[in-house]
Amino acid sequence: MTVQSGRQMAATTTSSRLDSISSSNSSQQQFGSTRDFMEQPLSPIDDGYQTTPDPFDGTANGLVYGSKGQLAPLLSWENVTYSVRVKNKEQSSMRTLLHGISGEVYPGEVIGLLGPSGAGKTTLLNILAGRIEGGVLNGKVQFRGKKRVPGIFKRRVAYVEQEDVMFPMLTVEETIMFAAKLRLTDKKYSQLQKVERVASVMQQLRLSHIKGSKIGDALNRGVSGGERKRVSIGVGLVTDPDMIVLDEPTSGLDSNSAEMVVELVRDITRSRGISSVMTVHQPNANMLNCFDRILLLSQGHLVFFGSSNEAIEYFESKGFPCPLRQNPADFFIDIMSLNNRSPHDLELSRRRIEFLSQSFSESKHPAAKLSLTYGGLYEQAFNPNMSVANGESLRIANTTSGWGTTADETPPRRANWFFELKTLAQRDVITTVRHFTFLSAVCLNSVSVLLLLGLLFYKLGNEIESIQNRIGLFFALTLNSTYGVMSHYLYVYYKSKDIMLSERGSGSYRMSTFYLAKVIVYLPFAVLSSWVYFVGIYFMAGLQSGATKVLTSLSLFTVLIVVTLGVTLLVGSFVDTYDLASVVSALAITTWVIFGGHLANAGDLLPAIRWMQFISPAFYIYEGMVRTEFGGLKLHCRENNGLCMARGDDVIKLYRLDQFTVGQCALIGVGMAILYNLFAYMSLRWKAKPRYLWI
Ligand SMILES: Nc1ncnc2c1ncn2[C@@H]1O[C@H](COP(=O)(O)OP(=O)(O)OP(=O)(O)O)[C@@H](O)[C@H]1O
Repeated sequence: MTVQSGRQMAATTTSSRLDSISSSNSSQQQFGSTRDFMEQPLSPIDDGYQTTPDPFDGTANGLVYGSKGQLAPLLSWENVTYSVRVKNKEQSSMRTLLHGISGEVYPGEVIGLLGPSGAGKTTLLNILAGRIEGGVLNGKVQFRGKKRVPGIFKRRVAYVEQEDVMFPMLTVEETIMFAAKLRLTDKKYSQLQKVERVASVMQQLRLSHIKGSKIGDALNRGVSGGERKRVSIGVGLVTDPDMIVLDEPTSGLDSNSAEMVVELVRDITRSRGISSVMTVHQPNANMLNCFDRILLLSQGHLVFFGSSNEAIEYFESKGFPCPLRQNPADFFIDIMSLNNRSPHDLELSRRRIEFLSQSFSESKHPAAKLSLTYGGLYEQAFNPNMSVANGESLRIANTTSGWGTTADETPPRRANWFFELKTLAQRDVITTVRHFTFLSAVCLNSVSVLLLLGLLFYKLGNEIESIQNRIGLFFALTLNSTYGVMSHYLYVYYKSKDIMLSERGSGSYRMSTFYLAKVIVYLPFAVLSSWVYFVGIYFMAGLQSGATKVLTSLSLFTVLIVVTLGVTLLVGSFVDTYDLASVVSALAITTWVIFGGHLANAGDLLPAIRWMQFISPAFYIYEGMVRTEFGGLKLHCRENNGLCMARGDDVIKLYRLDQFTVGQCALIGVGMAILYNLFAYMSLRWKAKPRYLWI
């Protein structure tokens, strides 16, 4: 495999650029303004343009393309067109974001997608990575000379998103290790191999010295932005991908960190014989030199695809020489950008872009003439019995790097279900116990509810007035516990759901293990923290102290916590945003409480709305707890008090809380817990299912 090194490329690019610039004595004026462009006879139908020598007439592209032509591209795309429906005030219409883009990337090659803002870089990147949703996608994308198989492809490609979505409370090493555990199968990799692989990735990405540092977030300081980006790359790299796709990996980084990230990607790409494609907003000259080839996009059109050195020659041949001392990347962006300063400037720049895209599609450049005949080439390159022309097969390149399994087309199997569940649960335990804000909120809630209700309902006694206090206490307990569980667990669930949605795209784990791990980890926290105040309040209030009474009330209360967690996860799974989910959960609590049997007498509700009582878990648990407490309770009637109920059972009847037995209440509660959790899991599966378009 012959791939120009960055250094070689840098030398060639710089010297050629300077040569071309020095041969152009008025370069600045030649392209500097759109007005100048307009004054030049440069329309696509202009004779002068048509006689301009094309640097890609078969002689200028010998070095890079000649040698690469003997290899097969890992990924190739032909005539990719993508449109979306846009709605304006009057009507909706289709808008084409990409117009027939073709290209390819070879093993060991780094491709930079460049273009002004809105050019379609991210759109193209997502299409190539198999991460585009919605719209209409046409064209052809081939992986190793064949149509992509989503199940295989998504595990062969590491996608590094622009936003680093990771657990802030995990360390660098833990973050990469969990990715390795979840995505490298036990059958293929031993625990030791995984540990070695994580260490190797950290070393390659220069993260070993900070392996114990937490990732951090806006609230908790952690690793720097550049380090965080390298961890994101490490998460993708540890799974041994054939290709790494990065969306704006340098955004938000200072120039040193940005350069380091791009250089590391280039080094890893070469040493492992993988392919890399990345979008970069405005690379400096050093970063530009890390790209073997650049794909220039403007307004969804391909303007150039080749090395940056060739790009300079090419644009010069079209009458756009790169000015002296200008960063070539800035120059490329300049000539590809729309100029909105005035309608006239806009029109000129639009014509310039049209001209450039048309020129490139008509040029003899290989990318402009790309046809997908790579299937045969691929077979040749990967057939160990057949050497490629330069005598170096890709299989050898990958084997010597110690990582590659490029020729292996069987999809990497998923981890064992139980191992996956255990790993996810471990990760949830660590992230939950290290979540200081969450734990503080849970503890504070338990202590404050204990003190507030414990003191408010302290020593209720058995006087007639205690009836109202007892009823009020159970109402307050139901309200506080449901509110506490919903508010606390909805928040942490959304945090990890965001990460799951990002990991889901690469098929990291099953939804069943993700959901079950949440229940396994959240439930003990929710139940134990609620028991603390329930038991405390129970004895502070002096409720019936027999073991059966205490255990029955505690069991009913526990069922309420389990149901509430189920409803929380249902809302969290179904509703897309946390903000909206907070409103929905508040509404759910209000409805529960209204129909819980305390505010309105259970028997007096209008038949049209009485059914709502029966879908409210609070109604059954409240009824069960009231029945347990008042069942067999002896109350002291005062003399001269005509309104006296000496038996707790009469109170149950008065409040019409005698529709179900305690056992039935508990059973219905358990049934609801199962049902709500089932709904939550199903809606998570439905909502989180990736709906990517494949061509
Ligand atoms: N789903 C969509 N519906 C409508 N318009 C879209 C959609 N996705 C992207 N666009 C539009 O398509 C154009 C290209 O978007 P894209 O994000 O690919 O550009 P970009 O080159 O990556 O820009 P930037 O560098 O600013 O991130 C933009 O004008 C964007 O507003």
